[in-house]
Amino acid sequence: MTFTTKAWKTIAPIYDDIINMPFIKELRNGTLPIEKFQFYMLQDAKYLEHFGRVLAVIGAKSEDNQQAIDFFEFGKNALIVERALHESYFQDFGLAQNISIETQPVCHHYSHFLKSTVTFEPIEVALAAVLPCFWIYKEVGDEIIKNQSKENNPYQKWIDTYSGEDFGEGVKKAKQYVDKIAEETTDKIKTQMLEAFVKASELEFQFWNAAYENITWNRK
Ligand SMILES: Cc1ncc(C[n+]2csc(CCO)c2C)c(N)n1
Repeated sequence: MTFTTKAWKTIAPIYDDIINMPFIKELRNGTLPIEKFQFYMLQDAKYLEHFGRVLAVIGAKSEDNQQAIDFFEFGKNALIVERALHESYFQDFGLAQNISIETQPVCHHYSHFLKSTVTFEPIEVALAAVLPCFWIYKEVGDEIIKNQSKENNPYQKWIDTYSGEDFGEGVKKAKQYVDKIAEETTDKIKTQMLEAFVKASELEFQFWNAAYENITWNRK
């Protein structure tokens, strides 16, 4: 069994919870309260600043030049394509472009988990840690498109970004790199890869949940 097949089987219960969580259900039918989406967008803008750099470091550490090029490209896209999405959403939803955003606990943890993994763990583990960001978004995008119940969904742009062909191609490449590197590594590192994959998947759930439940540093 390939690493990615095993990894997806392992996170099946997490993915199931994601698909059934209120944030995703309400995003799909367009009823998600705007302030919850704003929380998500603002935190995601922060997350992407970190994530783009994490992908670039994976590129820098890649032995294979094509892998390096692809990860530089993913990193660049994280910063450029996603910024365009954010800018248009900031406009659509009346958010100021230049407000300073405080990174809230889940986004803080997820961003720094990825940064420390790419810095202190073997590259195999870092590759596995970033894969859920691609893969879960692709699956969620596709699932929403399949089961969409409302026309004129205010969140349509978001949905289209993650169910599009271009994005699908990137996800396929990322999965192939992870499977190739898993085949060439030790069992010990494969175990660490799986742990990182599961943790990142868990954090994808928590990221949306934090937006829905308004989880902040506020101590009250
Ligand atoms: C918390 C969080 N996780 C994943 C993504 C999705 N995503 C962001 S950048 C990128 C790859 C770009 O080349 C992908 C798939 C997100 N937006 N926010």
